Amino acid sequence: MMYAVKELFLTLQGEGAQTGRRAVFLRFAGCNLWSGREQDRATAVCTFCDTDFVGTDGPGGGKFAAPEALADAVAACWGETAAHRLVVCTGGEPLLQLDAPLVAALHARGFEIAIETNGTQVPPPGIDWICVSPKADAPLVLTAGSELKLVFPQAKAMPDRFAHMDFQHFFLQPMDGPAQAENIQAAIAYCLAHPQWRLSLQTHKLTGIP
Ligand SMILES: C[S@@+](CC[C@H](N)C(=O)[O-])C[C@H]1O[C@@H](n2cnc3c(N)ncnc32)[C@H](O)[C@@H]1O
Ligand SMILES: Nc1nc2[nH]cc(C(=O)O)c2c(=O)[nH]1
Ligand code: SF4
Ligand SMILES: [Mg+2]
Repeated sequence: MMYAVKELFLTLQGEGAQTGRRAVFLRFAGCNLWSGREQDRATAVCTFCDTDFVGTDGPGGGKFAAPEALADAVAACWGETAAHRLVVCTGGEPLLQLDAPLVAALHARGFEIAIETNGTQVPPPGIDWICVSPKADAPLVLTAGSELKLVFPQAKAMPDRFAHMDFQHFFLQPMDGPAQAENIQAAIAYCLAHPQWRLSLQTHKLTGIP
């Protein structure tokens, strides 16, 4: 397996239940719900993406020919500390590339492995933290995990469709974009009326870290 990585960086997890935790972000290139080209955005399944995941030209990005080489790059990005190692695999859609050999290579270097996924692909076994973020009417195959983090509001994916699923945490994350201020207010109102759901703000954007 050749891995195409957009970027690799050290930061704090900005979203969800692990907010504030030191993590290496491994951003894979490519997604199954949008090409990443602006001219295709309006006709994509997922139309509100806030991320550039095209190509392998970001900081720490590149093509990695073997799982050991990519896991070594993740470990180098983390640094020497042995404890509390966390890698967040994201993208793009990480489950188009994350496979069992890479899971094993990351575990061998002491990492807890988290993913941010749109929930349309079956994961390899052994991932430690699964965050599913459903998109519009894209068919969901991952209906259990650690947290469900729904970008809100989405006309074709309102919270009641997911509330019965098998997740430890349920978050609404206001959609960033031109209507962000209204979306934050709408998410607050929803959480006040539906206590199963908590608010997830994108704290890295508030603080200006990556
Ligand atoms: C860029 S996605 C990559 C991972 C995966 N493809 C997914 O969609 O979950 C990372 C996270 O950012 C969220 N996200 C993307 N665009 C957003 C936006 N405009 N506002 C708020 N959250 C957004 C996604 O829902 C997901 O939870
Ligand atoms: N700090 C920080 N936290 C994040 N949590 C999820 C992110 C993502 O793009 O998947 C992200 C990101 O891009 N930066
Ligand atoms: S599924 Fe994730 S990576 Fe793909 S376009 Fe949507 S938010 Fe972006
Ligand atoms: Mg992001």
